[in-house]
Amino acid sequence: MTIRLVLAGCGNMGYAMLSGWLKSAKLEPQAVFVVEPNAELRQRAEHLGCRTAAEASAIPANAVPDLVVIAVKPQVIREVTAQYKRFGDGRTSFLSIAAGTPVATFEEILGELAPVIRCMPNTPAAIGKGMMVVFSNPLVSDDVRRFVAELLSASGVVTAIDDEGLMDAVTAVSGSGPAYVFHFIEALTVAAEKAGLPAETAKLLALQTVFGAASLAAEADEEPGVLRQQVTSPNGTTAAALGVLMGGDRLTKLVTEAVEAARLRSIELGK
Ligand SMILES: NC(=O)C1=CN([C@@H]2O[C@H](COP(=O)(O)OP(=O)(O)OC[C@H]3O[C@@H](n4cnc5c(N)ncnc54)[C@H](OP(=O)(O)O)[C@@H]3O)[C@@H](O)[C@H]2O)C=CC1
Ligand SMILES: O=C(O)[C@@H]1CCC=N1
Repeated sequence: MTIRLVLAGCGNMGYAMLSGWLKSAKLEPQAVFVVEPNAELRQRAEHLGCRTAAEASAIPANAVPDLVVIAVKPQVIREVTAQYKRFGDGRTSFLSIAAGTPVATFEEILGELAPVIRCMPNTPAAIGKGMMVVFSNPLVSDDVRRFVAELLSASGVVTAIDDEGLMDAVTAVSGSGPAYVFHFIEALTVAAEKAGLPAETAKLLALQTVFGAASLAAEADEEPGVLRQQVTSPNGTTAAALGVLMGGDRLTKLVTEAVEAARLRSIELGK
């Protein structure tokens, strides 16, 4: 079968996206060629039905994929992208999910004909609940834009931006964001245990509370601030807790500081 998509790097994020695409049947597994040096990670892709290899040189010489997805660490992006230069004649489009790395880096390595899309996904993509933000260079055709949007929509919500400069902020908010939420679940679990709940109950309550609140915020017509007020009885228990979290804008300031640290790191990774 023709190779439609090459995935370079099948680690945490590459695998999360690949599994979403195959689950949604947007792609046939046999049409995907995965390049991944780690044998265990290669095996995961093989179990999904994909063809795999440890090196890009193993991709059949006559292959002209529609899309090469670059899903390796920003630190090796130049070296890895250079291995796909032979697909830079304009027939194949490139999709990078690397934090920080600008489209110009790919244009410089692949040449002036390469259509390049930069995408910032997040790990909930593995269960179709991801947030994917895309930016494309002018060489990406409408057909490829549609194909990529359709593919990515299998992983969750897709939105496009036309100012690449915002990608570092996007990375800091939705790319890294799941980790902030996972950490909040961890913190609420610790607090629940400190308050006397057994470990299993503490974990259940923390997880279901975050899940329920996020689902309600997504489905309700009210803004999150209104939903918060609906929980907060005058002089009640929630008001006591929010006094700690919101006093002096404590949590907002902390989260803003964290997002700024991630944004600055994204800029650094792109250099
Ligand atoms: N994790 C996340 O939540 C998100 C990650 N990203 C971006 O996704 C990219 C990948 O991140 P992540 O999945 O977390 O990283 P991982 O390290 O989990 O995955 C990258 C994989 O690429 C492999 N690799 C190294 N060299 C090559 C090569 N020459 N060809 C093919 N594969 C290679 C690595 O193998 P080995 O380890 O043996 O080197 C590794 O298995 C990064 O650029 C990151 O910025 C974007 C959004 C969210
Ligand atoms: O931590 C990182 O650098 C990557 C990018 C966004 C999420 N994970």
